[in-house]
Amino acid sequence: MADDYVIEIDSLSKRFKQKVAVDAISLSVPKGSIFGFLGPNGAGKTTTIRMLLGLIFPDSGSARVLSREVPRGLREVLPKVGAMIEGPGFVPYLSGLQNVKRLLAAAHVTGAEADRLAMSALERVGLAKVANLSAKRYSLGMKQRLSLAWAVALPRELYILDEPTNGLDPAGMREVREIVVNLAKEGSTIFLSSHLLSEVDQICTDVALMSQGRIIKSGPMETLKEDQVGYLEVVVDSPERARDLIGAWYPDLSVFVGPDSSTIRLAVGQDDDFAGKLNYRLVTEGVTVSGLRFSGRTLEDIFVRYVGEGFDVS
Ligand SMILES: Nc1ncnc2c1ncn2[C@@H]1O[C@H](COP(=O)(O)OP(=O)(O)OP(=O)(O)O)[C@@H](O)[C@H]1O
Repeated sequence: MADDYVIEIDSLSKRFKQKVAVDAISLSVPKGSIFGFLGPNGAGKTTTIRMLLGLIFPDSGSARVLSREVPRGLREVLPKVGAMIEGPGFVPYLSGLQNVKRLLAAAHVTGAEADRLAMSALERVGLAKVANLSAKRYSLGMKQRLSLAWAVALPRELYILDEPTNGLDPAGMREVREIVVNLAKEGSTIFLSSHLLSEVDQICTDVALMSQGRIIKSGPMETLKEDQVGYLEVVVDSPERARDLIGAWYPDLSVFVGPDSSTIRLAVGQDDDFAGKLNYRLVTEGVTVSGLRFSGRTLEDIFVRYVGEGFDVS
């Protein structure tokens, strides 16, 4: 049903001269999800987001945001959407606090209420201590946080965040993840673009993987991961011998040495019982096992499976 989705994109395309940036993509973003819109730099994510927010017009196809056709219905849609997108247009000589209040004034929130909301947004993104410093003195990471404060200053049904972790250090990235999870807990939907798959792997409920203007795969994270064949990585002191032993014990199993010279990989899904038994058998044969872990079910693994290459610039 349409109301179950906050964004519905149908065959949306955009071309810049010879370059097809977005190539007839379709996707649906379920209400209440943390939706990861993922792909390497240049995949077409920002172009898609710009179309959703009415900043550029599609060449063909259609998009609905909060059940309204865009760009036609944007006037009703935009007040319900918190957006963070490149080039937010801060006034550099105003403080962080004044910048957020400026945005709130545009949404007709002024006075004490604006002070309260702006400070709470700055606190949320970790900028409370520099609230009165002019934005031109902010570092790249602080500017990124300020854009996020801007996006989350008012409670919204939907947040569209374009690469919110860009320019942040690992601690900053973790904080952004927490902010996103909390917004979702409060009942909003978050549509989040990123080229850092491992960064969002942990928090997204749904994903679309984009490459060279196309959606390669989309759906609930659980389904995508269930479809993915996993493997068991075993770190040993004598990989060649371990490989031969395992080959003799389990002739039907694919066994590889790698990715480094002391690791062997077995094409098996998560099976703790199997891992325990294998560990015991190897140790009994005098092979030292210093690590055992299941892998192959990360978003990067899924991307590589469908695109057949690493996660490089498109
Ligand atoms: N205004 C424009 N004029 C010409 N080409 C453009 C324009 N905007 C985007 N492109 C091109 O369209 C393609 C998709 O770009 P887009 O910015 O949407 O990718 P992205 O997935 O958001 O990547 P990034 O994370 O690097 O922003 C790229 O090849 C880009 O160079």
